[in-house]
Amino acid sequence: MDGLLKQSPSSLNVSMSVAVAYGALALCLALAGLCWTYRNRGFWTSRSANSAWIGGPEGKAFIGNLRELQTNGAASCKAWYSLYERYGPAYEMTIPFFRLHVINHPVYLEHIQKHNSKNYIRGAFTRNVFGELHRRGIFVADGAEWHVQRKAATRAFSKRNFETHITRSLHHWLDVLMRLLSNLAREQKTFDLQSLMSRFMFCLFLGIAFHEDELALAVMSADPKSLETTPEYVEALDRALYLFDRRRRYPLWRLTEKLSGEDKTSKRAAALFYAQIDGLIKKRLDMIKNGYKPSPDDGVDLLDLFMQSTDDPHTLGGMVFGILVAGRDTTAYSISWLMKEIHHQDNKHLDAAQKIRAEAKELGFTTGYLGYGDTPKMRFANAMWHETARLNTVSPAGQMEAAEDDVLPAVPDLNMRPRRIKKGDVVSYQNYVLSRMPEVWGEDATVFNPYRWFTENGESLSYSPFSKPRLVPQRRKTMTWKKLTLECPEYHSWNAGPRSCLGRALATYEGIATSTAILQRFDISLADDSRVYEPLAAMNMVR
Ligand code: HEM
Repeated sequence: MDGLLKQSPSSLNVSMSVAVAYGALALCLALAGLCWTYRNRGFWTSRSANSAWIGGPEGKAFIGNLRELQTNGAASCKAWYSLYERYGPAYEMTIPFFRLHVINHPVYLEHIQKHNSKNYIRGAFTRNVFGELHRRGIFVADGAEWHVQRKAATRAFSKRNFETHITRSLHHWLDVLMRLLSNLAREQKTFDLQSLMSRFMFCLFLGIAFHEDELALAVMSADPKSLETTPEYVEALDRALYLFDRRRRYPLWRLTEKLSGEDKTSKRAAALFYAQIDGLIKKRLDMIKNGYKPSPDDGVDLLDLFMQSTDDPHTLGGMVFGILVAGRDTTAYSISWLMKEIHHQDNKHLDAAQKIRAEAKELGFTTGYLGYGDTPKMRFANAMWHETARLNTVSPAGQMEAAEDDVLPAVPDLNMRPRRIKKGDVVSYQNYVLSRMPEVWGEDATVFNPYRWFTENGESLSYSPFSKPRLVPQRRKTMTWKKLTLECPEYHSWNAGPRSCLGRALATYEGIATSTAILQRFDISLADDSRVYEPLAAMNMVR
């Protein structure tokens, strides 16, 4: 018998309502699970593998410790320091999308920057935030891409290049700077040293990277009026640097920038700046087509050297940009900090200006400017420079992403067991905190003291960024291993390991030659020599 099985409409309704009820229940359970999972940590972050014993500020549901990390400017540095005071040098936090391991201790830094440095990379976070601005430049590159650029940039800072093109460019711009300062002095004008140094370093960059002096004269010339305007593309650079850097503190920046329209502002700013850089690169490529060859006598510039690795204009733009960003504000602000330390009333007892002048005179540098090989002979000036870089570090914090799971070594002095790091977690170190830690620099860590760069016998000291006992200064040689680990100074202002600062020698030369040239020719007085200056996070400024 054939038959048709039919479901009555009422039974269909019942089964649909049951399905809806189950669906709703499943949704509620999923939501409850989500709320439970992220009750005290940032959304989409890993569960702590060390929670049973490691400290850190209590996280809020879904946002974790975002509030602690959203402080801006000088407040950021102070917030990090106050977290260190509460939780010590090592703790954990989360913000949406990643877990942050704060690792302010030489033992940890040695591990991630020496013993297992291959595992700690810039990673997706840095590339997402900065990629549009840096293209594939050194600061966002990893692996082979990074290696090629590191090699190319290392060639640029060879001794030969220092002694020829770099020295010539520096001396040329020092000449312009000295004439400008004379004009300002004649008019008895107060000026913003930090912004002047930024202009000076930008001009110097154009010389070192492109042999480009014409364009630079619109940024700074001997005429004080040149300080009253800024080319649009340089303003665009500053705007872009600010907007892109701000993204680091806002995990939902893609959404918020889209809603506010700021994504277009940052794109426009980056495009405006790159139009200028790309133009200079195109000009060189055209010159090459017409037979141009770099000449060691005229000086091989950065672009010549980078072109040995690639002739792709987009890649070249990113490579050059990386060096500009690395070298302009860092050095400009360090020179400004140095001048502030020399002239501030807190440091009057050091009589630093007179000592640097006397040192230069004693070494016979009475006219002209210091050459590259002369800088190390200025021992007191070097001590002032290093102490400035230590305490007023222009890179107050850094971070790397773990490419694979890893275990950080135990630190018995801190009572820390081995710490597990999961793939994708971020390790963060804060130079601002490290340079103020009594465990690292002694009880007077926060005091500006250039004499910590000399032994008791007056020999110059250099500190290792890592905790190797053989690098511990003479005066600490009676300490036991345990104490050495704790008290070995950690000079981390230039980073360490494979990604340490490539421009350290250049910045030191520029800093000491420029400050000595100014001090030899002028008396500087601060507009307010008792004002307290605070370092800012991100690109660090004296304000
Ligand atoms: C006082 C001045 C300077 C200081 C304190 C400084 C400090 C640093 C620090 C801390 C880093 C590591 C950044 C990070 O990993 O997040 C770094 C990287 C770097 N610095 Fe400097 N820097 C200075 C000047 C310069 C100059 C003048 C140049 C070149 C013109 C330069 C070129 C670089 C480059 C290329 C890197 C990236 C290295 C890499 O990732 O392999 N720096 N610098």
